[in-house]
Amino acid sequence: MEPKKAKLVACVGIGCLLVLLVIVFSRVEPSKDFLTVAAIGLAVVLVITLWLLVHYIILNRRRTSALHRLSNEGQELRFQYSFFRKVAGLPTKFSLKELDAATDNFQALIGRGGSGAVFKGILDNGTPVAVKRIEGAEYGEKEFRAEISAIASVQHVNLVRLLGYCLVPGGGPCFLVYEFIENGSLDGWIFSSAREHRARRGQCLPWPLRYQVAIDVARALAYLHHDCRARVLHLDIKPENILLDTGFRGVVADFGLSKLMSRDQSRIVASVRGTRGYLAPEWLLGSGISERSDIYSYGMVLLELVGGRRNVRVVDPTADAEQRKWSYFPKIVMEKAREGRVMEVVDERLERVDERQVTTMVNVALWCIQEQPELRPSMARVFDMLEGRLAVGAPPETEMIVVDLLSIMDEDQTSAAATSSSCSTFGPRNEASVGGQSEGPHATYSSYSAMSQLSGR
Ligand SMILES: Nc1ncnc2c1ncn2[C@@H]1O[C@H](COP(=O)(O)OP(=O)(O)OP(=O)(O)O)[C@@H](O)[C@H]1O
Repeated sequence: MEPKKAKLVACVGIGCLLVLLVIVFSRVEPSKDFLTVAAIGLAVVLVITLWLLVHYIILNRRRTSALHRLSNEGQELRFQYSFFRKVAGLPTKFSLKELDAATDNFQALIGRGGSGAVFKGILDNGTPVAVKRIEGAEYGEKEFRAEISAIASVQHVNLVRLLGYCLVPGGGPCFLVYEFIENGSLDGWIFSSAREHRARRGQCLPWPLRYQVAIDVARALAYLHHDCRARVLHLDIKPENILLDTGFRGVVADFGLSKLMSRDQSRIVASVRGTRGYLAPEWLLGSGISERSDIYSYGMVLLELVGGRRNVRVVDPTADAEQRKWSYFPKIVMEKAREGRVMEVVDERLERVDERQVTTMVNVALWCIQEQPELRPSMARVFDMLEGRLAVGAPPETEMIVVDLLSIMDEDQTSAAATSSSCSTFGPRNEASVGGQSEGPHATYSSYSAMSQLSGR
């Protein structure tokens, strides 16, 4: 019997007992028979009531101890769960209040990207963090989930750690909480046009650190491509997404556009994503992408590390849009490398540059930016080449259809040329690359010739 029912029956029993007693004592002279019946009745009611009371007490005690045990087990489970989350490095769910407190009401802006603003903060336990507030409508829940699931499943010293996230119910903003990487992004250390670069009075990253960063990023990408259960494609490798820690080691960040690819797939079809200037030709040709598309973007970054300049730059910023000429650094590098004058493309601000390393880095970059994805070396090979364990042969001539020049054309032209796929993050992110100084005329192309080269394929 349930404790509630037992309690009810016990109350009814006690009530009957009281009624019987009232009847007995209200009689002036009760007969002997009446007294006998009343005594038996009283005894029966008393026994039943006592039995029910005892039953109730026992049941209640059992229920209390069961509840206690369950709550203990729950606590234990919760403890184990949070312990395993910590051990596995899974991100924590933060409340908006906690993030408000950590960032002092989103005061210290570190930077701004296509998807939102990044603020510095300090968690309760003293950990410095970078909190990314996602604002862009095109960075939807899908990208948010992609970033969390891709980065939560990978752990590497050269990949930024996602410490937590926050989703505000009712369609409010969402936040990603990363470990804070002290020295900001690579662009601020190599491009003189970057705001951060000017802020640190033109200090630029010395050659040995540039070479080290190239190795760090190669190691991180090799891990993503080869050592994870499902292959992780980053799909937005560029200097803005390479952060430098206190020791100026490279840390790859921003997994908002990443995709998982199973080991038995050789390529996948996806809508155009990534950043102008770093997009592999296969994106625009619609032939499917793979980890080789990351390798192309990586090659582009290597060239920018060597030259300390953007790969695509306007030669005559004052000319009309239609007359404007562009300088395409990869083409310049390829020609100089062929002539054996590779040192001429090195960032002029650099001192004590190791020529052997420059040659290696340039050759690796030229292999990585081959138009045919199959010709590009795997990231594991790239890593070995940079570390000197594998010889780098002379890269083959590549036609270098200047797909990147499409990036400097206006949005409408671009989307018309680049298949009908949606270009969610194909926004004007690289405008900083436009408006630099002149290069030699041999490396200039008009945007129209680039267009015709591409469409001629
Ligand atoms: N974990 C971090 N630690 C320190 N600084 C960071 C961190 N994450 C981002 N930043 C800074 O904030 C800037 C903006 O980052 P964010 O990832 O939003 O933009 P992005 O990569 O430039 O653009 P997009 O998101 O469009 O690719 C970075 O360039 C970097 O300087």
